[in-house]
Amino acid sequence: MVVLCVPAEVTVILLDIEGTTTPIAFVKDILFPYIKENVKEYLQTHWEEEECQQDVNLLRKQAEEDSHLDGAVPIPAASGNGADDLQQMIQAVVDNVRWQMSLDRKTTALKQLQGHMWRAAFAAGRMKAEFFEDVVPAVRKWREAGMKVYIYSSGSVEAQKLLFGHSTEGDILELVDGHFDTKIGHKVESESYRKIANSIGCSTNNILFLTDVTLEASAAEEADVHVAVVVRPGNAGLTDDEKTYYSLITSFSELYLPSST
Ligand SMILES: CSCCC(=O)C(=O)COP(=O)(O)O
Ligand SMILES: [Mg+2]
Repeated sequence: MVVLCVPAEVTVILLDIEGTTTPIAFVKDILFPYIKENVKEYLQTHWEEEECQQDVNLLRKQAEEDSHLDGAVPIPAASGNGADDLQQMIQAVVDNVRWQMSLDRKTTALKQLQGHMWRAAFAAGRMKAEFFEDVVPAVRKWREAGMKVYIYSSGSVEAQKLLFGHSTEGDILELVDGHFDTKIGHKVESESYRKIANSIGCSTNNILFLTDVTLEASAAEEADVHVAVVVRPGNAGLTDDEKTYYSLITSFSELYLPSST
């Protein structure tokens, strides 16, 4: 088995979710279709609620920022004029969400609404989050060895907690010391990793970030974070240069902590 030795200065392991802890297929075939199929009904049911209105306002702001993009779907300002206007507004939000999802966009606005929509599905037991089988044993071992384990995903913190709280392995939320999402910054920006280190109270070189996306690995590395690229079934392929440049692992069990036995 290939072994990747974790540098002695690393005290924090920062994990991506999709393509790293969790199969991309679970996200693409279960989580995302649930949103596409249920977004209209969800908006109609929850429209009057404050949380839903906050989600719509955030989506509207994002739509304004996106107005220069090809195919962007605007969301009109609320006029408060009648049922037809309301249905038009809901349809605009639905079209905007579907347009963003067709591009797999990682905007905070989209991710916030998705997290709120998944809440009911997880709570009702309609969905259980999938984790690769090596994830839970490895995380337990790292924690026993004194490592802190944090999550950094484009999925909202609320969505992350739903996944860890309702997994096929049971409630594994207690295995995580903390969560970060795009509110701290985007995963392809190195400043995000500096802010994460600052928030945890460590130096960037105390962190090892595991991700499937080389653009994220590159941004983290620029901030002096240690990185390893995770190769999982169903992940996007890597170029030969990427395969040569990055440390690669196919399972968390390939990480060797000098402090553990
Ligand atoms: C954790 S929520 C579900 C996945 C999701 O919406 C997402 O965008 C995952 O992105 P990641 O940064 O974990 O690759
Ligand atoms: Mg990922």
